[in-house]
Amino acid sequence: MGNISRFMNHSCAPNVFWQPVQFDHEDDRHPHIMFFALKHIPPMTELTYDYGDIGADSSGVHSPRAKNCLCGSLNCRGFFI
Ligand SMILES: C[S@@+](CC[C@H](N)C(=O)[O-])C[C@H]1O[C@@H](n2cnc3c(N)ncnc32)[C@H](O)[C@@H]1O
Repeated sequence: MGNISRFMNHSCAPNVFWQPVQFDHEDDRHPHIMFFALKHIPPMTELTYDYGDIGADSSGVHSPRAKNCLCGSLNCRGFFI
């Protein structure tokens, strides 16, 4: 089950981003999710994308769905959804 994105980890400094794209049919209710490079990606580099923000409420409490981020980037937010 799933598609190739199930193998892609989150990073707070990702090298790809996703975008809905209408492709090969006219039904805009069902776009394809396509991944695009944010920069040059050398061979054998892990592809990562930003899963989304931490989902904190106004008092800064994180969503119970938030997970600790281990991406290791300099600007790591510490959490992802
Ligand atoms: C879609 S899977 C990604 C592939 C998964 N790591 C694997 O080996 O199959 C998403 C899960 O990977 C883990 N994960 C992905 N990115 C992570 C990150 N930056 N820090 C910690 N765990 C991460 C989390 O457990 C998350 O729920």
